[in-house]
Amino acid sequence: MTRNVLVIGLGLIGGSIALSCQKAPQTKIYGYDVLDKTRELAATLNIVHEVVSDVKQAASIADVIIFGTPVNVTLQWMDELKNWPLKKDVVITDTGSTKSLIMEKAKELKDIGITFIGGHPMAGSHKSGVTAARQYLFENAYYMLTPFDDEDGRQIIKLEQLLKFTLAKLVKVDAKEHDHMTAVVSHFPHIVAASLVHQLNGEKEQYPMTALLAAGGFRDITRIASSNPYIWRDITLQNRKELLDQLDVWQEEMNHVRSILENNDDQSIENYFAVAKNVRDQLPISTGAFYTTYDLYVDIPDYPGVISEVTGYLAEDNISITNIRILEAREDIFGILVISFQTSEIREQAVKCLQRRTKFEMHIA
Ligand SMILES: NC(=O)c1ccc[n+]([C@@H]2O[C@H](COP(=O)([O-])OP(=O)(O)OC[C@H]3O[C@@H](n4cnc5c(N)ncnc54)[C@H](O)[C@@H]3O)[C@@H](O)[C@H]2O)c1
Ligand SMILES: O=C(O)C(=O)CC1(C(=O)O)C=CC(O)C=C1
Repeated sequence: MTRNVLVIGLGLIGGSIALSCQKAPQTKIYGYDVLDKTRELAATLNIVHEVVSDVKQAASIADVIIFGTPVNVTLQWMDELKNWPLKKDVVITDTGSTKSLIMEKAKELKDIGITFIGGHPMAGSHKSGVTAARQYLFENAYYMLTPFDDEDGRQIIKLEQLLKFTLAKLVKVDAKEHDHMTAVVSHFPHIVAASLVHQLNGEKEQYPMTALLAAGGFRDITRIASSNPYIWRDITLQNRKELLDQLDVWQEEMNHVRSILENNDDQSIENYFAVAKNVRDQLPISTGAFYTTYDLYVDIPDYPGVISEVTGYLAEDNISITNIRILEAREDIFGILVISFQTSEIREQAVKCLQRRTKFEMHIA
């Protein structure tokens, strides 16, 4: 019997889950997104088996529904689907970065007999949208589920049997504990990254050269400041209380740093870095298959051999690529070749190399 899965929200996370769940046997993946352009791209890129525009109709035949939407949008959909004609034993889940408010709303669904099991894969990217979706995004990452304590075990197994195709490590956690832990390792760091960028921006009048000097260190610690602001607005608002607590902890930490600096306390300063290095070096940071890549979009004309021409030029300059794919390849229009590099410096070399040898238009997403 075919299992029907509906993914609502086909961006980075929804699209990636859809791609990995396509590997599940006898499973048909339907996908819906509010944006026409995203639905079109999802169809072109085969993100799902079938893109739908009537979400309610697709939900009525779904065995599993997965939300890949911003967390506040998910709350709205959860309200709306209370009135939908759903299958009796449908399992609904989400992928949102926050869980307490979502699970509070899930109680309302539970009261009318609808199963909702919260979900959150701990892998992602600062990139967003359907074109950033990757089949192996969640491989080896932790994927947290927040079922109610008295949830029907068969419903949990049904969801796990689908999500195992993400190749993630599925773990069950309490929703409140989830929000505390993710505030520490994910949400608060996003605020810190954004604040460092604001701090740099404050320099631009008096010391405009500062930005030019931002090298590996600044880039590494602020990568996540390039994330989608709408997604992070909703996460921050939903996890506001935990974030306010983290802000207190951080301010206390900064007061400590201030005092050892003011006291010129060389031993304490060295210790401060030594302890952090020791803890950081031993962190069991989960290794997803997704690493940061730097993409270059090259508009290529439609003639045979054009791809090997591009890769040939790069090879001649000894520039290695980590991935290559064609985004759009319809007759009579330019195709877009997306070439990924491991660092922005290598991508810069590639731009110069191709500018020297071709007239192709290029841009960086
Ligand atoms: N970005 C990450 O690293 C990451 C990691 C884990 C979990 N998450 C969570 O995953 C969810 C999706 O985030 P993302 O990074 O994929 O964002 P994204 O912007 O890439 O994708 C969100 C998608 O939802 C669609 N959408 C917005 N409103 C909609 C609506 N009303 N109906 C249907 N579709 C709608 C958007 O058009 C977009 O395609 C969020 O809840 C986020 O907290 C994000
Ligand atoms: O790697 C990134 O860019 C991410 O921000 C991924 C990240 C995180 O590690 O904070 C972001 C949000 C999540 O809900 C899970 C993972």
